[in-house]
Amino acid sequence: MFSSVKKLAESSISSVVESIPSEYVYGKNNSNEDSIILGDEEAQNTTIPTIDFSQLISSNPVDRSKAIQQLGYACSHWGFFMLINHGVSETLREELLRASQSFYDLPEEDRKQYEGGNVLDPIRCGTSFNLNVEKNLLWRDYLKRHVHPHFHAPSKPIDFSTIIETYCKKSRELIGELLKGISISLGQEENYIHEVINCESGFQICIINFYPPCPKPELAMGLPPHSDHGFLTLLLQNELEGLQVFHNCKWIPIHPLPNSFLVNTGDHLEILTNGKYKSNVHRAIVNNKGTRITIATAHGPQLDDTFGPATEMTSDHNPPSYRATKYRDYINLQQSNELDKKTCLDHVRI
Ligand SMILES: O=C(O)CCC(=O)C(=O)O
Ligand SMILES: [Fe+2]
Repeated sequence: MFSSVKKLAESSISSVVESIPSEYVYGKNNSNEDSIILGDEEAQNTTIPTIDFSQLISSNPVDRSKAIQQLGYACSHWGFFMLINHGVSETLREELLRASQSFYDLPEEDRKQYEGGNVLDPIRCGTSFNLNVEKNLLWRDYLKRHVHPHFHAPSKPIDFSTIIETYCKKSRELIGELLKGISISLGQEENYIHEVINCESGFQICIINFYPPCPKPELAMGLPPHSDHGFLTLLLQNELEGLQVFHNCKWIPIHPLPNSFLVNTGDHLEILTNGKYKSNVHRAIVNNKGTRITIATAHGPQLDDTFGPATEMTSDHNPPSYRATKYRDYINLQQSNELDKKTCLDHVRI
């Protein structure tokens, strides 16, 4: 078996035979409702919620309140939005994508030390999602690193660590502001979520997904339908598309605006709000044009916090719908099983 799908994609198996090994054929779990994909025209007519970050932090109360209203709508109806005018420079974004590519171009022995191990190791790379439990393999390699409150990065390539650290800090700032807007949209004061979750020392993980070109993209899957474990995930991608979000029983292909971020709600926002803002189900499909790289930063509570619905989000008429769980245990559960829609959240549902 290949230790990375990059290696497989570069080998003669895929380029000459123009097929993929049977273990990469993704067929199961495709129920009828999953297979409805909006065509290009229909998808273009679907308005993806877009949040203008500059308005969200505007000193003009009318602009800010409009942006907060849009944010609340995006969280309650989609669990997904595009973020524009966020202030992260194009240069940083390009450096990050270039450095990510360089990591995957390193000789195998430089990456080997981070392979295998436990699901909560601070630096971990590999292929697919979890080789110990998967029956089908995904067309995806990954590098996962814990970046906050403790920062971990591979020593190579040079500069990688500095670029990622700069980016992850920016990403925390953006998420911090989004959580303020979300707090207000929930009818609370702006620092409400920050205080409930102890935002400054929350856990942040950075995942670099690498999807090489696939000779039979319609047969393979990059990442199957899933929700993310944290509060919010910020996603940046190179020029190749592949993200689809599940909305109103249909898969919507996302065509991000240039230099935008994609943001989705995670299971812990659903838990915190007692189901008011549900986590979004999404997946990543692959293509035969080129390598797609995405960088996801997921933001959650502290690893050792035990977390359930916030008191203000529940009442006698709206009792807690989720059991309080230690975040570390929740991630462990999700990462130790096959990635499958919202099955992890189902474990804590009351
Ligand atoms: O690569 C993508 O488009 C999605 C990535 C993702 O969903 C994840 O890393 O959790
Ligand atoms: Fe995800």
